[in-house]
Amino acid sequence: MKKPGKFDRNLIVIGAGAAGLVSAYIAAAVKAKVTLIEAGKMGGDCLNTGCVPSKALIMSARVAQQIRRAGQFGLRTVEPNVDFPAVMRRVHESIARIEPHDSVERYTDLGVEVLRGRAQLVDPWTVSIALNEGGEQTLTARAIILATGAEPFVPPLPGLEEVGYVTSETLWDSFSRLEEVPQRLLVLGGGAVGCELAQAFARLGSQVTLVEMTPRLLPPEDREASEVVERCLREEGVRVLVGHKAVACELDAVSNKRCARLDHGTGEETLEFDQLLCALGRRPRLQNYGLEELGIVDDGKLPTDGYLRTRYPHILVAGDLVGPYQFTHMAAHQAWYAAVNGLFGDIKKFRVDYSLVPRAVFVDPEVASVGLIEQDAKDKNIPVTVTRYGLDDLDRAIVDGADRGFVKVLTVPGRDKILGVTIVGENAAELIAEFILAMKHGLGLNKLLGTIHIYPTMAEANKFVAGNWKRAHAPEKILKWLERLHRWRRG
Ligand SMILES: Cc1cc2nc3c(=O)[nH]c(=O)nc-3n(C[C@H](O)[C@H](O)[C@H](O)COP(=O)(O)OP(=O)(O)OC[C@H]3O[C@@H](n4cnc5c(N)ncnc54)[C@H](O)[C@@H]3O)c2cc1C
Ligand SMILES: NC(=O)c1ccc[n+]([C@@H]2O[C@H](COP(=O)([O-])OP(=O)(O)OC[C@H]3O[C@@H](n4cnc5c(N)ncnc54)[C@H](O)[C@@H]3O)[C@@H](O)[C@H]2O)c1
Repeated sequence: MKKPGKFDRNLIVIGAGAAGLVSAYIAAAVKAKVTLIEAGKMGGDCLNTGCVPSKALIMSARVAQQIRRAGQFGLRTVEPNVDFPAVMRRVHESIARIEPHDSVERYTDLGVEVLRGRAQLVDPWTVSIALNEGGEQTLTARAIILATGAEPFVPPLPGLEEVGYVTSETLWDSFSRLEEVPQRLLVLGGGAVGCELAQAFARLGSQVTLVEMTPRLLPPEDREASEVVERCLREEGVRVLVGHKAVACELDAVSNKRCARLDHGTGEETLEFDQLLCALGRRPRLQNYGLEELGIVDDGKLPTDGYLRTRYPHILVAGDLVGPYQFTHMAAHQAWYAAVNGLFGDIKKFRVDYSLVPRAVFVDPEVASVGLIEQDAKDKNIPVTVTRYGLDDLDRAIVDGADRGFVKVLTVPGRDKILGVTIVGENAAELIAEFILAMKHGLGLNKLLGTIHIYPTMAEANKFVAGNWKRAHAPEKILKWLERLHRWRRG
């Protein structure tokens, strides 16, 4: 394994999802000779099986729900007439419209060489590509970025293969073949995928049961946010079973009935379903392309340093493959570090900044957060002041019938320094942008309060939570003194 004296490329990027596309783009922008290799579809999970199809489906479901809610706005209520094949066609049309953003043509124009095929690391500097159109190509590179993503985790549940299931990867094609929305849908996993899709399918007419083994939905989120989501899902007819763990599945060969067995601590419940969605997390793609053979993956682990370098400093990683956050915007964030450290790390390298990672779960109402969560502050004994503003008080939320949710801000006690924000509400993922910017640039709640917000908007909630904080931190001594001054001036 001698390091070559000369290389074919400055950089080879394996995987053309969010992480790989952005890495290759950055390398081309600084005039490196870069090859991007993709075995499957350009755009990876986000475009083809993740963010894009799920948000398109959520939009159809939202419209169905608006129709159902018409009575609340003085219109005659009707039950939406869901044309499920048309809904799924719209999902695929949305993907098709966005596809050009991630296409071979676009990246070729940007100066990236794109090869369609399966990459395999032969030695630390050499990649062989089994080309999709046939044949093989071998290239050496001075740096390599692994951006091969993750895939749905399917647990070894007895009977699961026999009953059949879909995952976020197979659902979009599999359900496109259905004439009607699945009648009884069982969703395993109450994380982001499970909650978003459970609500969407319930709104489109499925009888949905959502099963989560921990005591609450969306375990990493604010506890009160989980409660709001659970309440809203129940109100919309989703059967939510928290504290229930799927332990086995059964197929009755005679009646063709499919069941899941759920353990709830004190016993088991058996549940019948027509379709089963496995949404139990995503695990990194580590196997069958040379990582184990080179010792990059050791005992199923992929050790990296703060610069996204593997045990070979010129082989770097980005995106879902490495985590710890599996978001498209995180993949893009890491891609910058991987590309810059890969190309210039011997001159100057940059440690990845994980200090401010925003996220959102696109249930309705949305849950968006950035920085510290109240529960984490308690668990880690971090002292915080919690300030809250309920959307049931906000003029725009009331007129729009969007008054469910809250804005919660955690600050350093006695100081105007924001540590974390959770927003639950319509368009929370948009509303939180103001706080992300404020936190990034060290602006406190006083600055937010001193900023004019348009009336009547949902964004006023950000100002009003700052107002609540200000009132709670009013300078009592000065106010007492002013009261005396005014009394004296009245004579
Ligand atoms: C249902 C769902 C909804 C989601 N919604 C959101 C959301 O709203 N917002 C958000 O931020 N995130 C969301 N995500 C997460 C987001 O999709 C991922 O975090 C993101 O796509 C990860 O990008 P990546 O580049 O790391 O990996 P991927 O997109 O998985 O790309 C990896 C690519 O590598 C290719 N590959 C693998 N091995 C090889 C090989 N040996 N040779 C060549 N190519 C190879 C694969 O074919 C794949 O295209 C969602 C995920 C799911 C499942
Ligand atoms: N809006 C977004 O940004 C978005 C949307 C979807 C997915 N994603 C990303 O995709 C990744 C995967 O999402 P996910 O929801 O599949 O995974 P997840 O890890 O977030 O949730 C899986 C859930 O399944 C539960 N679980 C595990 N085994 C179980 C069992 N046997 N029975 C019942 N429950 C069980 C876990 O407790 C967990 O809450 C996440 O990390 C997320 O970052 C992001």
